[in-house]
Amino acid sequence: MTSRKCSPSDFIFKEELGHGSYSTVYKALDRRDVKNVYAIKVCSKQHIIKEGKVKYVTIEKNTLNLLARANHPGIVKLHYTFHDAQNLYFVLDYACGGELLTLLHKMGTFSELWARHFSVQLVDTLAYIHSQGVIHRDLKPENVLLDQTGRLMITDFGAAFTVDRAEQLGAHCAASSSFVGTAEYVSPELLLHNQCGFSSDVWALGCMVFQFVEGHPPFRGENELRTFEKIIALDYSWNYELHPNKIATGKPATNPLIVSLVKKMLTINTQDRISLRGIQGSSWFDGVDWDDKRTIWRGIWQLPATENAQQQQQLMMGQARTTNAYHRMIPNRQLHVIDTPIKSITITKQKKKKPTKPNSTSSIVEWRKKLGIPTANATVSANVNANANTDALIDFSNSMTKNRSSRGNSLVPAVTPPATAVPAPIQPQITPQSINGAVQRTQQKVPYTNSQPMYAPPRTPTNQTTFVRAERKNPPLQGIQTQLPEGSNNITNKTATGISTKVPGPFTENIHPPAPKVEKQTAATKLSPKLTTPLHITTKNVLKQDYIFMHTIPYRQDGPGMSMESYNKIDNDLITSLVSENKLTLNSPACIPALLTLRKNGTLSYSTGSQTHEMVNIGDSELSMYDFEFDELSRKGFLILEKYKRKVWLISLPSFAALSKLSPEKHVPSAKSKSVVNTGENWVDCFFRARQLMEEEDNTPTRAHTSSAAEQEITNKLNGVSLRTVPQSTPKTTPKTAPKTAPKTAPKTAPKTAPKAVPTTAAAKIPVHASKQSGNPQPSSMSNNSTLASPVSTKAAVDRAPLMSRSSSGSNMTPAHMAKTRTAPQAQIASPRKPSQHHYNQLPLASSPLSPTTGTPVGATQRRVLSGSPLVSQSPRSTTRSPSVPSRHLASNSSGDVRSPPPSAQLNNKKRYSAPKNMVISSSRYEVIHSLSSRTADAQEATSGASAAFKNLQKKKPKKKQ
Ligand SMILES: Nc1ncnc2c1ncn2[C@@H]1O[C@H](COP(=O)(O)OP(=O)(O)OP(=O)(O)O)[C@@H](O)[C@H]1O
Repeated sequence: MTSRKCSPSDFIFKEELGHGSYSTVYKALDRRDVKNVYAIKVCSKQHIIKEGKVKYVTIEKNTLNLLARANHPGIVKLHYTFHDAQNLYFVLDYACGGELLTLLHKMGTFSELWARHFSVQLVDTLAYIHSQGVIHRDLKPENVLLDQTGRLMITDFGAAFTVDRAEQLGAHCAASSSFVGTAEYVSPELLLHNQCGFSSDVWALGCMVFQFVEGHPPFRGENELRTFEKIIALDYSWNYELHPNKIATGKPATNPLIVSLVKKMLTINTQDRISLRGIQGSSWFDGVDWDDKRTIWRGIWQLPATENAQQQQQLMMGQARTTNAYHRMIPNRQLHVIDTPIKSITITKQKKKKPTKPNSTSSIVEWRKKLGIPTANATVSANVNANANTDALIDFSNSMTKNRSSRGNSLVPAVTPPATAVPAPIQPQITPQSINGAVQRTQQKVPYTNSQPMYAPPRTPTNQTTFVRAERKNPPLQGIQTQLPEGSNNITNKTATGISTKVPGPFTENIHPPAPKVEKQTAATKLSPKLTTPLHITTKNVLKQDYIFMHTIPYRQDGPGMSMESYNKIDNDLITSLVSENKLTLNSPACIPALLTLRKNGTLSYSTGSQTHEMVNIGDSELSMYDFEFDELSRKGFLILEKYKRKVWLISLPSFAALSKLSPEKHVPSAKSKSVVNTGENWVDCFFRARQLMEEEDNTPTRAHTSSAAEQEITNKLNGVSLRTVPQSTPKTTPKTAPKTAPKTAPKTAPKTAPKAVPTTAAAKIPVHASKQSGNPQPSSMSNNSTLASPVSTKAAVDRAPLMSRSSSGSNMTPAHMAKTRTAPQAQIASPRKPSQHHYNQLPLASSPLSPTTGTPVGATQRRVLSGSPLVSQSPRSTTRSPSVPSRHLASNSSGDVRSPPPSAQLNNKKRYSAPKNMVISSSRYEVIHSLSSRTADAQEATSGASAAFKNLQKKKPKKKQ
């Protein structure tokens, strides 16, 4: 390893590849040799300190450094790290093939050949990672990237844990009290015993193998609690498992060898779970020479054509189906629950599947009791925080490290597949204008090349419907300032939060956002002159006002769409169905923008012409919000508001082109515009701010002082920032120091974006009573005869939707405090095979130099550069806490209805809107971790939300049944 000083000016930054919770990733070329293409992860120092991400950045850097040594092809390699005044930089292998999840969603399922090939690569990589004492802890298809040949690379080591040699013998480390990982892949030992070890990665691997074959992870509930429940109960099933009826339907059976292997991986008891070595020896991998790295590490696009033919056929079939079924293009995991009342979390007991399992129980109450989830004062394990000391900042001062080595001696020539081999992922832009276009994009041909057989014959093509997942949402980070170096013709992209993202001059040719396409026939062309701001809408006390498309779906008792029988809560399937069933209406050119207005007292209304429709009060206890790929920057997706069993509002955004026609300035309405108010802040933030304003009725000077003190603390930290190295494997770190950085710096009550300009007292005086202020005018509309009635659409096309399945959901709710740390049981040691560095060094370069002009390879994620837009999207990943109606008032009764809060609850605004302390809803594990770790020891127990509901249930439960 050599060292040299690097700086951002050594690279030509190209387009943005995406955002993480604390970083922005750019494609970049090495100035000295532009054939060397990298992905540079840029982390704003200010942001990572402020948001308490230091430990994750530290872990990631240390782990990547450790793992980079052997040049294992299955790991995204860290080439350099350096920093400047604003940012930390990780120079990584560029994975131009995008995320494995994207490819999987495009395919629907992988053929057995591909599933096996990817599994082999994963096992080989995991064996190496474990041999280095590293547990990944967040394995999932999103964290697996693909290079240009279709070879996988594991990334995202921010949650990794490094076990020192002594601990390796024990094979298990105790996890912290924080939730680590992603709900669907989290291991039962973490849920039950708050422990995770090498075998936890095996569990996640089992989930992934299942997902490769079935198209979805094995455990998925309507929310994360249900997911956990299923995990504990081992409640999963194969769609295509060998079954007489399945055969009768012509569906192919899943290879029993896969079923058997996955079963061994998905074993509750870690002692019984198969080890990596056991996996390598399993029958499914018969014929695999684990020492033949060259064969193992062929990319899928390098596999023989004869064997790829089946996958090709599957892909094409999937595309044909996709063309005919728009709803299949909607991803099955993108509904992000922003805020949902407890009533939406169905608490039901599940039938025990395998009651004999010692740790499994189908009762969520029972297992939550075992977990001791309401415990607020969970301690942080020293072990887990061994390399996660928040007090220790990363040493980037001497870290112009160069991990680069000669991975480029390719024995297998890298085959860059034709750029047209697989169409770029479709990005369903659920705006009326986009639907046709998105469908058209699926009609592309899929040529394959190559020869020679490999592995066992693939199974016959399935008839399984293919999902095509939209591009992963990569919203601009809220509060992040990744300001690349000055001195070059930086383009400043103003964001809504006032944050600017500066990119250096060389970006210029690429960084310009694509000019907003002017639709030939946009909704705006249908604008009526009445659509100028209605005069009766004054901007006084208006928190935000902007043009939107509004679609409403009233609830009807007699169905068939959102009927009593079919609908309990919004979930991904329901939304997907509603969108797909009503696509004609959503696509109707008759849709015209309405002006949505949010007042500081929380009332929400929209106006069309002179008509104003009162919707709901944002503090309404029966209001839930969902983010379905809603992105204000790219104008995609829906923000969904749901008044429980009353009405659903789907809010989408007119294109910039359409908006420009609305305002005389011919620009996107700005805050200065007379016609709209505060377009600079996104809707979700404003909703929370409105709620916050109501919450902070009794905001005292003491609290204000606390807040400013916290801000001062951040400033002080930044001023005196000291970057020093965290020893890689320091086994014992003072546990309690870890979470302290974040919580102290983040005022609990203040929303991130809450502008100081809004006096909290102004709105605080406004009483919030759901019954009085919700302004829900729809009881009558509930009996309307249409499933979808769009008040802003002249064409209320109504599709009588069949009842939707709600078997899966992408909702992301995480119960907070997991179990207290217990003694780690002995567990299986992952096969500590000595890494075969020789082999890996001989392998073709994973991210071998690419021509900057090379087209997007097969499977590459298509990303769009949208910087420069005057708006920034909300941060749907931002942690949101569950709302706040005391659960006792919202527990479902036996009929499934929700009782209204009693008057006392309605009057108690503070109690009602205070976020429960042990409930976090988030789509980002970092947010979850941060939120959990930021809780202070004196955090109160939840008085509302799901956690409190469970607690109540526990209390009520007779002892003998517990
Ligand atoms: N080496 C890489 N090559 C290509 N794209 C990358 C690379 N690393 C990250 N990306 C893309 O950039 C985006 C952000 O990645 P990053 O690792 O910062 O965050 P994340 O892991 O997705 O999110 P989080 O940090 O919140 O878990 C992702 O969509 C990822 O696909």
